[in-house]
Amino acid sequence: MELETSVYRPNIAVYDSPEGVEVRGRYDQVFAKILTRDALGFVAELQREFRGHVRYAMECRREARRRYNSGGVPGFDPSTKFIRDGDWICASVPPAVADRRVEITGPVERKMIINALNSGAKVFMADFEDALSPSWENLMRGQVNLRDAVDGSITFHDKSRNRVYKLNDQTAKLFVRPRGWHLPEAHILIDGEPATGCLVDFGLYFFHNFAKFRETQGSGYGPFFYLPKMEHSREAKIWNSVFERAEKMARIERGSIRATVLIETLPAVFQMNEILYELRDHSVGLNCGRWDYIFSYVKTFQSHPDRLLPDRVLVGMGQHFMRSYSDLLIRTCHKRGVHAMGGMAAQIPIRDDPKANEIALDLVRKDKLREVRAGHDGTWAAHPGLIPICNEAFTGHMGKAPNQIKSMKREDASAITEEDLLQIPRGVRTLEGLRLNTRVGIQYLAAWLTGSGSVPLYNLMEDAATAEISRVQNWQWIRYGVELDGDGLGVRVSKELFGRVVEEEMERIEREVGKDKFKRGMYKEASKMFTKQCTAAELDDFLTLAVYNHIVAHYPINVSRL
Ligand SMILES: CC(=O)SCCNC(=O)CCNC(=O)[C@H](O)C(C)(C)COP(=O)(O)OP(=O)(O)OC[C@H]1O[C@@H](n2cnc3c(N)ncnc32)[C@H](O)[C@@H]1OP(=O)(O)O
Ligand SMILES: O=CC(=O)O
Ligand SMILES: [Mg+2]
Repeated sequence: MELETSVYRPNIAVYDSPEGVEVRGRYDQVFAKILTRDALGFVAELQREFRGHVRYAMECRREARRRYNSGGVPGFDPSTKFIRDGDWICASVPPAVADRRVEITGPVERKMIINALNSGAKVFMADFEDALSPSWENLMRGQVNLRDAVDGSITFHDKSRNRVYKLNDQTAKLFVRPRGWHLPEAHILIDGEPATGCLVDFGLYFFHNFAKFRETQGSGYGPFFYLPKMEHSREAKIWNSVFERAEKMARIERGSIRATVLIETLPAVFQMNEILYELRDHSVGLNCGRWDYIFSYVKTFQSHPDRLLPDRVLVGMGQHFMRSYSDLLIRTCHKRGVHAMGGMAAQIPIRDDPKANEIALDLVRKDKLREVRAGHDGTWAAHPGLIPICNEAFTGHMGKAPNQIKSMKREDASAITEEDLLQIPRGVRTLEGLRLNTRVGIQYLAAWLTGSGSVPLYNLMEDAATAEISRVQNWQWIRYGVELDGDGLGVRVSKELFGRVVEEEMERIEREVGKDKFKRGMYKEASKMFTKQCTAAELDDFLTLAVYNHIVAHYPINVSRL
């Protein structure tokens, strides 16, 4: 089935919403098949049951931040030692997803979904999060696309190339990543307040797809999810309760829904056992969300000038704190009987430069070999062109075994300490580092404001997580007047220096993208927003939350600013 959305005509129709639910997003008869009265009713039930818990969890995050900003550091919680020391294991891995050696990720865009499902990867993680700009159009089309993907009818006609896309007989298993707990959905009001974004993503997807998914993809299990950006096991506990509520509504067995949690915040690395414990009936492992993890390191230590990061390009998995995190994650998952998934190498294929392409692919190969040798059960690929390399590394090492859960216990990693996990990364800071952060941050934001949540920039994949690193690192360097010690000139970062860098990088961006695209795009707006965030007195928690109001479009009242 081709996706057709109708042209907007104000006041012709409204969504059939239950009591207390108001849909402010554009009406579309295709979207209306997703936003049915019953589906909205389910989302409203979730919102009403869990909003208090979510509010409390977000307040706890703020409280923790106040602690870190007053000199505290995250660590293992003595009150949950019994969980870390206990002998429990998670429910067994569903056979349908025992082998996850290569997982491709991408936004919930129609052609990408078909390409990803056909890519030869074992799993496709369809992303409402880092890789998606959460405009109403993107979110609702994403829901329509996923419904068509699950029922097998999805097609796409690329008219410019006269190419029709449809699903192969064999496809990857689908995991869906809803947004993080912190993001609202301003187009759906429940009892007068914006809904919680992830409950909308989860609720609508689950409501429309659970039955078909279990029949065709999950062999009786599912649907499957990835859960992002959690900071504490109390947030995992909410997800567990949401899953139980959904299973009850669907009248399916408890433990049917399965999720992999991304460990991508610094506080969460000290909570890995606790997170698995809360989700033990619904878990299929943890994943190293390395980009958000780096972002979180800077954010957590925003008021610790003794813990500054070097240039972004120097913060790789070879740094002691990153390696310790990956090793402890493998140890924790395998002790509890679930997958320890690796992360994303940022390199993507470079079509017009074979030599540069070979270097990029070699970096990916090394990263994947490191992961499989360490004991990871699978990894992420950002692009179909990387799947053969990921496969080669994992199959070369694991052979036919579906995973390494039993064979790579990594008991040695039990010795990893708080100091290992917090060790300050080594490396220098340079003006080029500041420039690159600025150039990438502005271009990413310009793309996000115009609807693209993941983009290729300078031959790397950039998404919300990588852009966050650029933003918070600039903020911290400006805030502490950091010396750019890699340049040998003794230059210190200041607002004035940053202002000049922004001007020069904007000129460079204009040269690179061309005058026309520069004029049509939102580069100037993005530059203003990025500059404001990098120079703010207080660090905003999330880039995408701070600028969210710019992509909110309320109908029929036109474009709204929250
Ligand atoms: C930190 C994290 O959270 S990582 C997870 C979130 N991030 C992501 O998921 C990023 C996913 N990757 C992407 O979005 C893309 O690969 C980008 C934006 C980086 C590059 O995209 P493009 O510039 O379109 O790549 P390119 O032109 O080389 O694409 C070639 C083909 O591969 C397809 N393709 C590229 N990436 C993907 C993908 N991730 N999934 C499916 N298909 C893909 C394109 O659709 C295109 O298909 P076509 O030949 O049928 O037209
Ligand atoms: O979501 C993944 C990450 O690296 O961030
Ligand atoms: Mg992430």
